[in-house]
Amino acid sequence: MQFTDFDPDTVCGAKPYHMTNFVSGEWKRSEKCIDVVDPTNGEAFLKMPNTTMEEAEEFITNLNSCPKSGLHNMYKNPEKYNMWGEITSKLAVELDKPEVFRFFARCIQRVAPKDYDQAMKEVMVTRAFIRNFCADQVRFLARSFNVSGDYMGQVSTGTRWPYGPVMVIAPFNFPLEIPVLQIMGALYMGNKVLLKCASMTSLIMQEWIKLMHYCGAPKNAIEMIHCSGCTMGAIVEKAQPRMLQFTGSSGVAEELSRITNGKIKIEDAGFDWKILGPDADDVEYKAWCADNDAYAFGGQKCSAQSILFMHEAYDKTDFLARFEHYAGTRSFEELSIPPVLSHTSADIKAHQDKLVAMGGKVVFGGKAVDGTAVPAKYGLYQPTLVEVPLEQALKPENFPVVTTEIFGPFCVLIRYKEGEIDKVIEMTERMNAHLTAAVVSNDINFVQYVLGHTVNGTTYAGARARTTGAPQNHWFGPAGDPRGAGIGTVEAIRLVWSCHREIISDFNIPKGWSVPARAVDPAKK
Ligand SMILES: NC(=O)c1ccc[n+]([C@@H]2O[C@H](COP(=O)([O-])OP(=O)(O)OC[C@H]3O[C@@H](n4cnc5c(N)ncnc54)[C@H](O)[C@@H]3O)[C@@H](O)[C@H]2O)c1
Repeated sequence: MQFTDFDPDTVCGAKPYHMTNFVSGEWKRSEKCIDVVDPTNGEAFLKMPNTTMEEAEEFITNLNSCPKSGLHNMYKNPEKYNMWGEITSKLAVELDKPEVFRFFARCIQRVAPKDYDQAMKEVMVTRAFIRNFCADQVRFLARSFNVSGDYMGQVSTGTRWPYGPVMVIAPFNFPLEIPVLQIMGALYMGNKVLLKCASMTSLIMQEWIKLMHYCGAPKNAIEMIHCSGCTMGAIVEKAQPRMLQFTGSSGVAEELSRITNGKIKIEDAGFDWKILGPDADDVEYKAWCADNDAYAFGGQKCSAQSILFMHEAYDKTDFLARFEHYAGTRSFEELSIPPVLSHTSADIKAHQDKLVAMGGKVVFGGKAVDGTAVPAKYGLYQPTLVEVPLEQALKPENFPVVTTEIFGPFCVLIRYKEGEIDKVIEMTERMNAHLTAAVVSNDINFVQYVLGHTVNGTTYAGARARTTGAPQNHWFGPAGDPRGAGIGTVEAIRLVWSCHREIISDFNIPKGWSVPARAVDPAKK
């Protein structure tokens, strides 16, 4: 690969790769580094800079050298909109090359193990997004609108304005797609970006930034730091970016919200629900879809189906048997049961035991997968479905446990009877995370009732509804929180990466102008 010396096919414990920060226009090592292990066998195959606060000063100074008016806007360096359009066109050409496409899919597989199908789809979505912003599309993205004024010479213009110095903090699970879609949006809108990705997977964006440079990206627009989460927290506190876009868990989101005084846009935890409605047909498709939503990439998607509400009509079908069948086709060998990077198998089992203790039962799965070299700090668990009775789940002492996000191949099943949909809706109302949801039914009255009483940001409706998939062509993000971010679309970029600035042009003082008379209260005349 011309733009890099990294080879995802040969890197291993015997031949580790040294990662570098990108700062002040150069790739630099830090004084200390930490080992990143291959999640499939525990070999220390990457050396990641463990950047200290002292070393981080350079990043903070560089970030804050960017004014609030950004690197470009419609009055300053407007040619940069074209420049980013050109760079994006070149990136699209590169991603069309099979070897570059595969390079990124393989890089993803090495640090966030998923089967090739899942890894390839991540690159596909990234490529489709890139294709959407070639040529003039970047300047169209930042388009303004005009409203005529009260008299000749006056026009108001609603512009999209950059924030200037901004940060992106990204999670491990979509190590290419999430940060690429966010940083490119930030750069298109004229911001200067400091990027930090999850330590386990930040290699991927290092490689992407090399590709950006190869395609002509200026070296002052984005810097990348590899460091621990807690060092990054201290950097955020010290640098006080004008805007921070965070994607990750809700606890960290709340902490960052506090230290940025709310200058944050959040994509946080997903506890995503799916409701199977009263029309229990097309069971084969729905069972296949349920397996995919719950267990693809081992359930490590923020959009994964965490809880499945099943109408009693499905009891007369073989839906659960077919769901179990599809889950049973998964294996560690093809990485369709991949290592779980944020829970151990013991953590998952402990959570399962709590559900069983409240009257739940394991429908399928429920055991760790043994006999592999996956390090003990990661989990490896069978695709698991645990049924909990609705009445138990609604109890205040049980509800928080039932609705805890397990970022692994773990799904809760709740059966409900005809006439009990309001109890299901009560559960969705009491949840804190409102990311994705699915109302699986072609009963229009049922679907509209559920849609009308719920809030999730990305909601799929209809017999073919899913919870995962999140392509670039529709909005993806939570609802019901003013800090909620979006990703992927024109609207998402405009909302997250620019603010509204109204410029009222008023150029024409008429000849012979005189001071207007002041109005007086007619009652006092
Ligand atoms: N809503 C979405 O679009 C979306 C997408 C993907 C993942 N997620 C969520 O992300 C979580 C899994 O990802 P994760 O394990 O990488 O999340 P995480 O919160 O542990 O880490 C996310 C990022 O924050 C950094 N970080 C951790 N502590 C920090 C601190 N104190 N200050 C600054 N940065 C800090 C991490 O290094 C990482 O880069 C799940 O909860 C999942 O639902 C949400």
